[in-house]
Amino acid sequence: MQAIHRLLLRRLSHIQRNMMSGDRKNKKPIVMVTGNKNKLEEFKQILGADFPHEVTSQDIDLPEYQGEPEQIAIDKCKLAAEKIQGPVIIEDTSLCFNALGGLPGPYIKWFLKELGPAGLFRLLHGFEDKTANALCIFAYSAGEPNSKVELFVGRTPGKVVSPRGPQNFGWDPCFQPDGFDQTYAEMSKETKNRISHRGKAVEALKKYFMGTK
Ligand SMILES: O=c1[nH]c(=O)c2ncn([C@@H]3O[C@H](COP(=O)(O)OP(=O)(O)OP(=O)(O)O)[C@@H](O)[C@H]3O)c2[nH]1
Ligand SMILES: [Mg+2]
Repeated sequence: MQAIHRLLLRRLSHIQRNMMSGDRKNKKPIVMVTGNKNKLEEFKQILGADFPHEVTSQDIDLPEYQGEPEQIAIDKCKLAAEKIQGPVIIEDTSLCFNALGGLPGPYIKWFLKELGPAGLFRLLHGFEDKTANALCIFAYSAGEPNSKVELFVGRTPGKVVSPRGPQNFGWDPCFQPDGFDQTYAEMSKETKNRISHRGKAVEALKKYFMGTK
């Protein structure tokens, strides 16, 4: 009896595996459109190997839109889908300082470029409140002109500190997430990905594609 059971289970998982690889072959790959190699690397690490779609990437410099983060992600995703003519994922990241009413928010790229992590910390000189939120929004479109854009949001609260740790990714050295005494830059990639704004947003995206939303 147990032997039949085991045989049936083996057959079932074989059929499942074939269906999965069939799925992967029949579907167009989803293209992650980003000009930021650090983002792409983290995205791939968090996505893992069991994602049920083939995901490729293209380095296209999409415009930096203005407005609310959700609307920016929608506009960016629609433009990416138009350029790729197929399924796409994009991501937009904000760093929101509570003392500044949420700014720089989606404009953090330009603030970082001009001020660097040390300058971002100095921006809050004179404010007692150093708290901030790292916000990541992934947007997916199936790539048809009228496809609905799906959003996946991740937010990690923390505070802005004087930079500590390697300077190889953006504002990582000056953001210390709540509950940790290390900055994003000081912690291991595994720890950052587990608790980060991006980690949470990718987990939401994975749930959607794995059908357990
Ligand atoms: O220390 C960091 N840790 C992170 O986890 C992180 N994620 C994004 N960023 C930076 O924040 C700005 C977002 O702007 P952004 O979303 O428009 O990205 P981008 O223009 O670099 O790429 P993309 O828009 O082509 O995808 C850019 O300066 C990014 O380098 C991060 N910095
Ligand atoms: Mg950008």
